[in-house]
Amino acid sequence: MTDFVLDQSTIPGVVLAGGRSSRMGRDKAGVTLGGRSLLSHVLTRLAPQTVEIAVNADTAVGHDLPVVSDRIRGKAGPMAGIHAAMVYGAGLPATHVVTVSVDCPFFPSDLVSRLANAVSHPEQIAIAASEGRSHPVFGLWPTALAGDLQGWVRIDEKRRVRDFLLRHDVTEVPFPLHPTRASVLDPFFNINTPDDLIEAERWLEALRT
Ligand SMILES: Nc1nc2c(ncn2[C@@H]2O[C@H](COP(=O)(O)OP(=O)(O)OP(=O)(O)O)[C@@H](O)[C@H]2O)c(=O)[nH]1
Ligand SMILES: [Mg+2]
Repeated sequence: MTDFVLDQSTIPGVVLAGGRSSRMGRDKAGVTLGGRSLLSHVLTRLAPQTVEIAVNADTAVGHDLPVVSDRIRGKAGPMAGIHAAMVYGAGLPATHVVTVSVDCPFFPSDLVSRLANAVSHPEQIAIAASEGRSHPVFGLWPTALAGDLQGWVRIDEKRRVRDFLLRHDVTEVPFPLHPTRASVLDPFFNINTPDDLIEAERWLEALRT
């Protein structure tokens, strides 16, 4: 048993949209699914779950949202975006920040509450998982880890999210598959390529009742 309770109503969110979108060939945030941008889909899911939202990107994204750019230079990968999210959260100030990926429009509507309920002490990281696979860009991060992350990026050339997690206490939170009219959808289905976008259109249709 633990006495630590994280108040979900204090948690800000950051949409990670700072990658190169090289497999898609154009910025994934602006790619259209069901007539709306992927960023718009993700914001609709995240807004009811968080107290404030920022977008991690290189340039303005519209939607009247603050943009937090990477402080770690050179497109260092998702950990650079997670670092920017931690710094943003720390500045609000908030003790924790949640991150989601812009290319994942069907993520769970109880993501933040389930991650927040899973942490048992203030320094613990919570990461989403489905079908036995973890999805470390969907995480709840103590903002106090920003300094450790910045130092790690300097010494770890590969900068894999999984390697950063090995340095810390992490709890994985499994999420169920989502039944649809067609078949069961992994809520962390993510869109990397034009073919994935076609598949996402089919899932969107299957989710409509
Ligand atoms: N800030 C930041 N975010 C990144 C970086 N690389 C990837 N991401 C984000 O991490 C998440 C997962 O990355 P990917 O699915 O590989 O997306 P991507 O790197 O834009 O796409 P590819 O170029 O096709 O690999 C996405 O939300 C990306 O926006 C980076 O260098 N900086
Ligand atoms: Mg990538």
